[in-house]
Amino acid sequence: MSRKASDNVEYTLRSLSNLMGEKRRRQQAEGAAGSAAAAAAAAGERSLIAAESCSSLNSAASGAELERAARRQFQQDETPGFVYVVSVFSALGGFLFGYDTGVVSGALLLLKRELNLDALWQELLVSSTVGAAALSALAGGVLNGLCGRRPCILLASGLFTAGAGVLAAARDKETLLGGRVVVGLGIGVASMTVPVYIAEVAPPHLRGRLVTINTLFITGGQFFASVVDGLFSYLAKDGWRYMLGLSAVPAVIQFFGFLFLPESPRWLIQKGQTQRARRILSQMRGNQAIDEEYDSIKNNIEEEEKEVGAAGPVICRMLTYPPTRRALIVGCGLQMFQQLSGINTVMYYSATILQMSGVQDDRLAIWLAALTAFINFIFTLVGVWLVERMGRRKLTLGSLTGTAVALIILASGFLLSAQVSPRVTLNPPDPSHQNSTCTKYSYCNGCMLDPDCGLCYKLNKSSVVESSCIPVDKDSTMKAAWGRCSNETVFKKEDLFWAYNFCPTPYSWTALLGLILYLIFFAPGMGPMPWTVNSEIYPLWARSTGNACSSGVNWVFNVLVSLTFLHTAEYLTYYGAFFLYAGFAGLGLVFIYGCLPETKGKKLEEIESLFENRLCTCGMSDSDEGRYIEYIRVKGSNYHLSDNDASDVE
Ligand SMILES: O[C@H]1[C@H](O)[C@@H](O)[C@H](O)[C@@H](O)[C@H]1O
Repeated sequence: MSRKASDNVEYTLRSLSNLMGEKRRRQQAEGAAGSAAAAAAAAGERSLIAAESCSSLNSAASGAELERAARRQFQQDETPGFVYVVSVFSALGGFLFGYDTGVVSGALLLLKRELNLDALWQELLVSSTVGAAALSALAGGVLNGLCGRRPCILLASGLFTAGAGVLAAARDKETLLGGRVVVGLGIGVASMTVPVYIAEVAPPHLRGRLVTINTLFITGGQFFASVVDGLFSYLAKDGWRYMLGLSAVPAVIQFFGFLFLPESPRWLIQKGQTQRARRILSQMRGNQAIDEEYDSIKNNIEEEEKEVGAAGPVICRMLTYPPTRRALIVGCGLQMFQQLSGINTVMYYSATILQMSGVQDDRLAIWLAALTAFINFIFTLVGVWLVERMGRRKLTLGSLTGTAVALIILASGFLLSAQVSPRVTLNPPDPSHQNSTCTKYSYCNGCMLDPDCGLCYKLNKSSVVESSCIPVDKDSTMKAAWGRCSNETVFKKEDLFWAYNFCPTPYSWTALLGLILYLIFFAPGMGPMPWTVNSEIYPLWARSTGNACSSGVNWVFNVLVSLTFLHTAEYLTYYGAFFLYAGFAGLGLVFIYGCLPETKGKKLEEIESLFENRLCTCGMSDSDEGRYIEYIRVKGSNYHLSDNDASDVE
């Protein structure tokens, strides 16, 4: 069992005096019942505490007001701009994670023509990055523990810069593959280090918000990538070099910025570099006294070492010590359910979903995909705003519920469009005599599910006429390989339409509605919370390893879901695949409801105690939500403001 948090969190708060001052003013103004307490308050610090203990005699409303006032004062005092600067520089790692995973789809459109890439190579260029990220996230745990957070962030920005250089200068597909692997290695290290670093330097009341900014930067990077893709798609020759090379700019900025930024004070204390740690901590806390926080971290490390020991690999110690084992299950579970809810498939297929709803122009589809990324970004900002208001638990539960409903609507859109799938009425002979499978489908639904075919049709008012199932062009899914729909400019003039991956039906808007709702619900909660929660639920000795494992799980499920989507859609159809994701989201809800405790406002050193109960009851841990707790040192012992018993105060 770990020590009760109150034993080591000792705060002599200046804001306490402010709180008492405000209380006194109130009491004078009211000139009423609290006069005994007011007199005591005038008598010095000891009586201040006694007066505070009387606060429970006053109305709950006035108590809450006082707490809020003290909290405001405390927070103003506590947050110097330096913490924001450090967080933003670290979050550039998130930006690069988003940019490099997002930009590749646009780059591939140009690359496959210029370098003649077949489907396997395209697949390799996408998955090699994600696969490398999974491996380096796991390795990043060891590096973080041994070398510290700062060298890992420097390493990640170095890898991002090198990868961008290699990609921009590549002459063949093998070099491109090498560059994508290097970038992936950077993404993995950054994805596990940055949230940990921010959580360790942030003050408790801002931790959730600052770590969530990292995910805001991820989605910002994805949005920026989609705009860059849109802009450079007009540059048929070498446009991809700019797309892939541009990420060097934020990477270099981060690298040089971090040469001047400090190591995490918590890591330094753990390594015994206490003088440096104190200096950095006071830099981070501005005009606040840091003694209590410093002592608290140090005591906690010593205590943990006594309890868990320091021998053997960290992962074994984590698995054999129940609180960290539970935290690990919760952290990995959150990351797994984030990916199983299908975010990356939904984003990737957003262009198709938009085309389903009637967007025929391919350039417009690219820009509308940028709009999708923008919605994801803006609603992550909502998450930054909500995380310290609602708390992590409520935000995640609300977000996942909405995500599940949106997935059901999205799936129903595909289901309806499959059920009223138009008939194939024309079967023109194949001029290339290649005997394609496309001729065997008599309904659009079968044709749509075959990745090699698409539907070429005309519209008579709103009904589909003269429809044929034709092989898709190997270079562009926007046109057919031959026949009426093979030349985009011509077929658009003739009022012909080409549907790849979808069937034109009057219900297509349902899928669009599902897509928008999905992003609105997913982005503020399920997008950022798995990263935020993981950065805070492990004790210091287990933090790098815990984050390495959970980030690894995120990347492994990212690859699994993306790689299996097309096969899942082939076996279960599109609506089946989205219903499946809705099912996973439902399971995720049960898991999170039972297991995820509230960590809002707690000091990192207190959070371990939330995992002391059985796993499925951790979600019900006493979260002290809505209560403001501070500890003050009174003649060497601790005093809890919310306790009414003042008898141990001398
Ligand atoms: O939290 C992020 C974010 O939601 C991104 O949009 C998504 O692409 C990532 O996979 C996820 O980890």
